[in-house]
Amino acid sequence: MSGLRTVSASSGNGKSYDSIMKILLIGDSGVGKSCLLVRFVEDKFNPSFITTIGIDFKIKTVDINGKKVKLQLWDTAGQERFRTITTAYYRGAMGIILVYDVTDERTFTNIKQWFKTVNEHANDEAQLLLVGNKSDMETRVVTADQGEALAKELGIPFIESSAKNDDNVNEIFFTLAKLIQEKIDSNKLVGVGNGKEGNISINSGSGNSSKSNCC
Ligand SMILES: Nc1nc2c(ncn2[C@@H]2O[C@H](COP(=O)(O)OP(=O)(O)OP(=O)(O)O)[C@@H](O)[C@H]2O)c(=O)[nH]1
Repeated sequence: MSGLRTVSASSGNGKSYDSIMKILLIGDSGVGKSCLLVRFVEDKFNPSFITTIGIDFKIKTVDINGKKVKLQLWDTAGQERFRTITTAYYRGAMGIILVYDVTDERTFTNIKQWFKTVNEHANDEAQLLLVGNKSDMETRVVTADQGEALAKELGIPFIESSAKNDDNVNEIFFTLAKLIQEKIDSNKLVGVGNGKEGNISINSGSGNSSKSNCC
C-alpha cells in the first residue's frame, strides 16, 4: 500500500497552511458533483447542465479542529469515456466522495461499481463518503433509508444533500475533512498528491472554475 503524505508548508502565494487534503468527487454523469463543488467553494448554483470534460479542481482553505487545512477538491467527469483519465487520480486521494442522484435509481445502483473501482485504484486508507444529492426534488426514487442501508453495507458514512438548496453541502466537506484529519492524527494517512513527497502538482490559489479542464 502506498502511503499518503500530509504537507506542512507555505504555499507559493505566501499563505501558510497546516496541511493539504486531496479530495475527489466521483459518480455518474449528471448526479451533481460539479454543483456540489461550486456550491461549497463559490456558494452558487447553476441549473443548466454543462458536463465535465476529464477533470477539474477547486481549492478551499478551511479550519479543521483549529488547523488551517487546504482542500484540493478534484471534480471528475462522470462520463464513461473519461474513466481512464479519472481513475488515474484516485491513487493520491485522501478522501473520495461517491455521489448519486436520489431521483435516478441507476446512479444509485452504480455506486457499487464506483466503490469497486475505488478499491482497485485508491489508497486503502482513503476515507470514503456516500452522498445522495438532489434531496430537494419531489421526484425522488431512492429513499434516505436505502442510502443509509447501502452506506452501512459499504462501511462508509452517508449524507443526503441538495446543491440547489444548499442543504448539507458544507456538512459533506467538513465531515470528510474531519474524518481525514482523524486518520492523519492517528498516522494512518501520511501523504498527498501524486505520490510525490511534499510536491503538489497543481497551482495553489482559487482554482479553476472552468468545466473543460481536460488533462
Ligand atoms: N434539483 C437539483 N438539481 C441539481 C442539484 N445538483 C445538481 N443539479 C443539476 O443536475 C445537473 C447536473 O449537475 P452537474 O453538477 O453538472 O453534474 P455532474 O455530476 O458534475 O456531471 P458530469 O460533469 O457529467 O459528471 C445540472 O443541471 C444541475 O443544475 C441539486 O441538488 N438539485
